[in-house]
Amino acid sequence: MVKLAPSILSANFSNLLEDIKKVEDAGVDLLHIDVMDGHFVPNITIGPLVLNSIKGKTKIPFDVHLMIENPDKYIADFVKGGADIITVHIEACPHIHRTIQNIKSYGVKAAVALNPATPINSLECIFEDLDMILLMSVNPGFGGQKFISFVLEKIKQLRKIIDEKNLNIDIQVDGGIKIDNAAEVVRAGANILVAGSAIFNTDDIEETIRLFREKTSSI
Ligand SMILES: O=C(CO)[C@@H](O)[C@H](O)COP(=O)(O)O
Repeated sequence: MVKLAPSILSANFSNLLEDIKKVEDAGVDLLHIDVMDGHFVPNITIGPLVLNSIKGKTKIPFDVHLMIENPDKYIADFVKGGADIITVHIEACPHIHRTIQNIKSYGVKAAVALNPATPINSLECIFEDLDMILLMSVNPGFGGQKFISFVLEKIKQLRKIIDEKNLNIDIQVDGGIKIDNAAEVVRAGANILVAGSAIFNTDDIEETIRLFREKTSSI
């Protein structure tokens, strides 16, 4: 079963809980929370304060994507804010093995994200430690960008490795995912789709989520 993770980056921040309620009522699996620091990526977005303000007000698990430098410094704060999954970028972590162990020490799921141009083999030594791998299909920093098509090959490559090694690792894909390309991304091997603008910038969020399910359920 493919999981859907709406990215609140494209939600209405003047009424965030209302948008969260809409995706919760539509039955999504994860709430994708994009944390950006203005250093690792050019944009500045959400911090632990925002997580604290929505914690306990939704039952959707928090999938926290840290696009920040020095993530180790803030992991405890995001755990306190209710994170269920914490993803760090391999490009931002000189000691990625230590960072993963740090995340796991709090009893939350650990994931690593790769930018589009970062090869899969950079994960070779840490596969066994991961609950999820996030393949970025845009260069991180902003919602509403176009899907980078060469990432499809990376998804296939990663799916093959995971299946051959018989590992229990989710493949999440994030950036430019729309109703029209969702099936192709799932066929390539992804089992968690992140979508921001495709979900929140529509008039009927429930119908959009139903269409995502329809396109991906029979694959
Ligand atoms: O992490 C990011 C961007 O850096 C994503 O989560 C975007 O927020 C996805 O937005 P869309 O491409 O779906 O609009």
